[in-house]
Amino acid sequence: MKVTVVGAGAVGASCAEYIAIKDFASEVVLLDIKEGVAEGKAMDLMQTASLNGFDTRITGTTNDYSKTAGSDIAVITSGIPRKPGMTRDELIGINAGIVKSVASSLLEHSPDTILIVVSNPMDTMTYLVHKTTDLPKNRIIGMGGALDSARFKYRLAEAMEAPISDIDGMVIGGHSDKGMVPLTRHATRNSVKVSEFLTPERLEQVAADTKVGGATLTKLLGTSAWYAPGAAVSGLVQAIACDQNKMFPCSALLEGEYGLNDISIGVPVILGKNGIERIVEIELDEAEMAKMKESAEGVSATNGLLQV
Ligand SMILES: NC(=O)c1ccc[n+]([C@@H]2O[C@H](COP(=O)([O-])OP(=O)(O)OC[C@H]3O[C@@H](n4cnc5c(N)ncnc54)[C@H](O)[C@@H]3O)[C@@H](O)[C@H]2O)c1
Ligand SMILES: O=C(O)C[C@H](O)C(=O)O
Repeated sequence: MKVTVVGAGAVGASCAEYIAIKDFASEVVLLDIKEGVAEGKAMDLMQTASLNGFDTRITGTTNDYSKTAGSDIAVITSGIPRKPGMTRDELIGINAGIVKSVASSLLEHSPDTILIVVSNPMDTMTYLVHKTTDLPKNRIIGMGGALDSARFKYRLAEAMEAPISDIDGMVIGGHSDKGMVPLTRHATRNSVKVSEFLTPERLEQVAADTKVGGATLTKLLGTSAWYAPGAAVSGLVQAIACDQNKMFPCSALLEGEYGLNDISIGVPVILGKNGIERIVEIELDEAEMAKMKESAEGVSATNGLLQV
């Protein structure tokens, strides 16, 4: 199993590290345009192999796509991150050009690969890859909901003073401060609805904190987060590489599901060896459906800024 990660920055390197530590891939190739950076990070990570007990071979390359040939899965993290006070949408001008050319170079050398898009604004970057490649829709996956759901579970556990392993919950919708739809009504602590433990006001606060999870970290760090994003990507890569049939909310191209068309947005999907094995349509109540519709309108407006 060969995995390429384009962009050896904060998220790319973290993602490569988690993939290696989980030890399910034979090879991870890191690629970056900055001379020597991918090679350096790959070497540094390889020097953790005997310490962390993995056999995955990590190599780095400066923009040489021939080294990525035959990748089963390729992750796109190349592009600029936001700074405090910015929205993810503001990154579109620079990142659209990068994502489009990276996807095309990857496919030239790995025509059968499954692409995972991470660069922001992620739903729109995922849509861009759908529009500019001829890959079937199951092979283009946007990562956002897995991260947002991890943050939702963190906030729920914090509010309940419970261990995170007790919590289950999911965030769908667009990966943006306003567009996320935390499914509070469906969240549970060991199968018991979280509303049994928390007041409606506290649950609203949890949802609000979840939605600005990325912005909160960006303010603290001066740039956006990387540990949880890297871990979330590694979860998707593992589900595909190991044909796990695991369910994650991912940005997927919709054709009528949830009443939406011609948009890539976060919905629950089953991930296996073919990428998106299927989209899961869960029953949403009127309020949840209205939030999803509003979220989709936001993503569509950003998609409208693309020149494709
Ligand atoms: N979808 C998500 O949940 C999520 C989570 C975190 C970050 N992000 C996004 O991921 C992207 C990367 O974030 P980061 O913190 O790793 O940024 P970073 O600046 O640390 O790393 C980005 C890397 O991309 C490289 N790069 C730029 N253009 C390239 C090209 N054409 N080819 C190859 N490499 C190129 C840069 O040299 C840099 O090393 C940002 O757009 C950020 O907003 C998304
Ligand atoms: O917040 C960001 O800009 C990066 C990423 O989308 C995140 O949610 O951490």
